[in-house]
Amino acid sequence: MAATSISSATIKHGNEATTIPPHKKCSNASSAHLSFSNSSISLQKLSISANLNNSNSRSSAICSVLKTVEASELVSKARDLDPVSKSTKPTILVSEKLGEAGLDLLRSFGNVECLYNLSQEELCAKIAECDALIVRSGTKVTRQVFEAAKGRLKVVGRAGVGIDNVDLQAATELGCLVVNAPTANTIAAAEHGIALLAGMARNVAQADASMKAGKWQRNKYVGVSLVGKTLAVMGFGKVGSEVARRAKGLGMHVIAHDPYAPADRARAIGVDLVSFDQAISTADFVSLHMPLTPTTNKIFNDDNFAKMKKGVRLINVARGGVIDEDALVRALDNGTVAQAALDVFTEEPPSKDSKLVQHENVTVTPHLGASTKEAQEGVAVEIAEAVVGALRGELSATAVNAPMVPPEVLSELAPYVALAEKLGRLAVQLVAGGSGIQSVKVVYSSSRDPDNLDTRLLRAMITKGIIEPISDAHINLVNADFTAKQKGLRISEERVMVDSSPENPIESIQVQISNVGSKFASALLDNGHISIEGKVKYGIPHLTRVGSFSVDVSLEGNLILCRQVDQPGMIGQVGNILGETNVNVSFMSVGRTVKRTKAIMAIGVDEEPDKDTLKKIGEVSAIDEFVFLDL
Ligand SMILES: NC(=O)C1=CN([C@@H]2O[C@H](COP(=O)(O)OP(=O)(O)OC[C@H]3O[C@@H](n4cnc5c(N)ncnc54)[C@H](O)[C@@H]3O)[C@@H](O)[C@H]2O)C=CC1
Ligand SMILES: O=C(O)C(=O)COP(=O)(O)O
Repeated sequence: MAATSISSATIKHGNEATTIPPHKKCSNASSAHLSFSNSSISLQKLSISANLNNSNSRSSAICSVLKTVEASELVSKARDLDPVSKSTKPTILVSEKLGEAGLDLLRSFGNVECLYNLSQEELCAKIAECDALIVRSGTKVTRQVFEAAKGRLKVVGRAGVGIDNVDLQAATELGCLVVNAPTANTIAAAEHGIALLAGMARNVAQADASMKAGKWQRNKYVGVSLVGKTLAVMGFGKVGSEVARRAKGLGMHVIAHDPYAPADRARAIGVDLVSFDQAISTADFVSLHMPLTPTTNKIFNDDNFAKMKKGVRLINVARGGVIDEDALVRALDNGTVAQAALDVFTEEPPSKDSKLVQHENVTVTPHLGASTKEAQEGVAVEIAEAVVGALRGELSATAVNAPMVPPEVLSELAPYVALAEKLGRLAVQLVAGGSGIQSVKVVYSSSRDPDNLDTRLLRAMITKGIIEPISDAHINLVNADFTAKQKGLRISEERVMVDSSPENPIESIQVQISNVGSKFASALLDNGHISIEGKVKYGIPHLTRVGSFSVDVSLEGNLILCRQVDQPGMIGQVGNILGETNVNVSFMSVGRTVKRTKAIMAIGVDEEPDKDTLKKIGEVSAIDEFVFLDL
């Protein structure tokens, strides 16, 4: 039999726990049982958690608390982004020009390959060798690209704001994080908008071209003034509000339309928020700053041009797709729109014979909004930091398709993330074969106000724990909800207020699987649901309840659950069987409902027992049922 020793044991009376000092060590599992059953405290009144074979369990537990609160470790677990180990550098493909400062940062972390102007086929061929891809607006990251990555691509970084060139749905489904750099080019885009506004009003581009053609046409290029004119800013976000601020400085009257913008932000700049129709029908100048979405696609169309003031002037530094370009040509031809200044186009670059680009009342620039030296350096650093963070397993503050969890919440939830995943894994293994899981209920007991408890991370980890053992899906924080939905799994959450230390965000987590059979009938509650519950103790996840039986076992290694007659000698018998094949017992806990009736024994084992060993456990006459669980 393998020699095992108890280094510490926790004896629980109700809610109180006493640690047995090391001098009460036992030499093996059976003597562990004897030493407890012979002690003055009756074993039958106790739930025992004995940490076998670990001489420093308490201090290692505390170290582990400190270790687990490191946010990066948490998130790499939570998102399972497989952070690349220090010895293997990740490959980062940069498919469009990026500022040097960002490239330097990327090079200090991974192997950076700059390959520009790749065709879709070339990108698809290359992507399976890459851990990260960094793009600007010129690379279409389609579903085909995500599929071609074959699971290796962990993050797509968009060095800029607009992510309409990235198939977010495909990224989410395939568990690839998308991050952007939302702030560094705001001023550049706003300044370009103002440049186009002023340049268009005074025909700067046309006059320049005419002079270069040897002409001197002072009468032809008489412009219009800006002061006192009404500017409608369509999309009052970062760029829109900076444009508004600048236009106010030019003496313009500024109104804005944005269904989601807070009125107080507009008021603070002296801008009135108005309806779409009011904005376009009263403005002399209309400047577009909304994202391209299914709602905004071609929103400036024949109908809406018809509502505009005759002779309106249009500026677009947002996205070409928000304008129906054929309709704009018609509006320019019939004089509804006097002039347009466009930085962005539905197709980039537009065809050489584009009627819009060639129109004499249109001023164009080749998507230069973000192209200042300052913005490009800023964007490059912003995206490099986000991508490196993601590859390290950290959650990005600029994640586009995953919940953004603030760092302080991350570090607080760190120990509960591992608990959540293990409870999910454990619960699903208790389901009888052939039972389809449809409904899972998670109950968080906490003293916190529900609004003060962000459980998205935990829900994702429970989902991961439930789905991964029974499918080939690879779940992370990005795709957890999507995959659950796709598999018809409904996960509901409930909060129960308890009186506990407000320092602990969560007292316990209970996972219930409804309407399924169980391989281990004792895990079923009276209502027929499989139910297990866990807590974090000393930073380590513990299983504390199976069905209606209390247990107390650390969720490390593997677990054997047995239901047996509540009588002396059971721990020793099972311990001996395991010891015969050198299976090391790490923890044991016995729990029961009524004295001398039935009890549950939870045994943590470092190794997986072979079939014969499991069979022998099953043959112990006092054992009614047992199950081996892989954690
Ligand atoms: N030309 C260029 O080089 C650049 C273009 N952009 C584009 O400018 C646009 C704005 O960028 P940011 O201000 O940084 O983004 P943002 O997200 O800060 O602002 C966008 C605003 O549009 C609003 N919006 C959404 N749907 C709307 C609708 N149907 N009608 C009116 N408003 C709506 C949102 O509520 C938000 O306030 C984006 O399309 C971005 O891609 C940004 C930077 C450079
Ligand atoms: O940030 C944006 O949305 C932009 O449109 C800038 O595009 P770019 O990075 O210059 O291709």
